[in-house]
Amino acid sequence: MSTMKAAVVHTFAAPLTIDDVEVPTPGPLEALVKVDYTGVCHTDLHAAHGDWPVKPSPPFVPGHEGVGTVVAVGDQVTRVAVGDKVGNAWLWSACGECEYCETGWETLCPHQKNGGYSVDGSFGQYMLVDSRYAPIIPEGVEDAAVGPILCAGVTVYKGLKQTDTQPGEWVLISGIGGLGHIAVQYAVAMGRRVAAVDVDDDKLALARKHGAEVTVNAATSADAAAEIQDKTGGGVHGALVTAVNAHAFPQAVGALRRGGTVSLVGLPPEKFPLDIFTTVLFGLTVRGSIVGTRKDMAEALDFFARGKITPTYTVRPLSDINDIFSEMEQGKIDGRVVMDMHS
Ligand SMILES: NC(=O)c1ccc[n+]([C@@H]2O[C@H](COP(=O)([O-])OP(=O)(O)OC[C@H]3O[C@@H](n4cnc5c(N)ncnc54)[C@H](O)[C@@H]3O)[C@@H](O)[C@H]2O)c1
Ligand SMILES: CCCCCCO
Ligand SMILES: [Zn+2]
Ligand SMILES: [Zn+2]
Repeated sequence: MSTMKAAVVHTFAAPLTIDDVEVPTPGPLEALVKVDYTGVCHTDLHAAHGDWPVKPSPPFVPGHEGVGTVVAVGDQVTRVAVGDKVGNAWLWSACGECEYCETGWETLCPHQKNGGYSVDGSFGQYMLVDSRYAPIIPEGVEDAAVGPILCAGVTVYKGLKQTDTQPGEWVLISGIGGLGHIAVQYAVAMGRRVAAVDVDDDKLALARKHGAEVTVNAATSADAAAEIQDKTGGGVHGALVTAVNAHAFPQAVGALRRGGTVSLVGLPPEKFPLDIFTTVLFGLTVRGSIVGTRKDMAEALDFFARGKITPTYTVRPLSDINDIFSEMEQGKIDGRVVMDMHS
């Protein structure tokens, strides 16, 4: 039996331990991947804390922004081969047969498996992927930089498409963290004008660096929604909320222009009030958006491979995971942390 190092959640909200665990064996349609790098998503922190109603089952290995090389495949695998560079993703697999899978909405499949949540993820030196769903990494890209595209990138790319906005229109990006700083770049690359809101001036500086024309600090503004309305000549046509605080959600709705759409992506485990009268009177749309399909992933990776998206990231060792989670919880991480799995 060969073993590998992995960061394992044994108990919710307790430190992860770096364990020696067995290298898994791929099933008929699976591939075994030697992991080089993995992004750390705030979802991994939610998972490790057991924040959401549907919880993972400890012990488990988080991580769904992993990138590595296929080292073994099951006997029915056709889509990937030994030596290929692939990733894992939140959408680890789906059934392929339900009404959602059959209509281009595999992200809504009730039978889906989720990387680093219902199946072990990329916080280990090896991981299994379903060969039919694993993102195929484009040739020639930086291995450490592409991980954040596998969740943050595809999620905000899809979330922006779900705002129903057009080139030249205003979109608000709420929360300029791992997802949000990449969302600013996709929005600019998609021809939108960007307003950004966060509670941290360093994050807002990052938004401006990546092309935001308007930035508002929700912690110091007297009324962030009104300020955004004023600075965008009547409100934003669309909003993408990636913030991890429930106060950001009604604030984004309040920043919308009449007829606007807010795409909800951030997942603080709370509820938020929705004003019925103004939602109806102004014809607003409030829409949830979850990661992206394999097609969305290919499109998001193409933007990255063509140099339109430059994640801001810091490379750190797997052994730093508990410090990384603590810093993430305090909002102290600029961009994305990517863990080097060779150490
Ligand atoms: N829907 C999906 O498919 C999907 C995919 C990936 C991540 N997520 C969720 O998105 C959220 C963000 O993930 P991340 O990795 O970018 O997290 P992150 O910790 O990197 O960034 C969160 C950002 O929110 C900001 N913030 C906190 N309070 C705020 C407020 N009141 N107003 C505006 N900004 C505020 C923080 O300053 C930080 O910049 C998490 O809840 C994660 O689970 C959802
Ligand atoms: C419901 C949880 C969605 C998490 C997406 C990957 O970060
Ligand atoms: Zn994620
Ligand atoms: Zn399905």
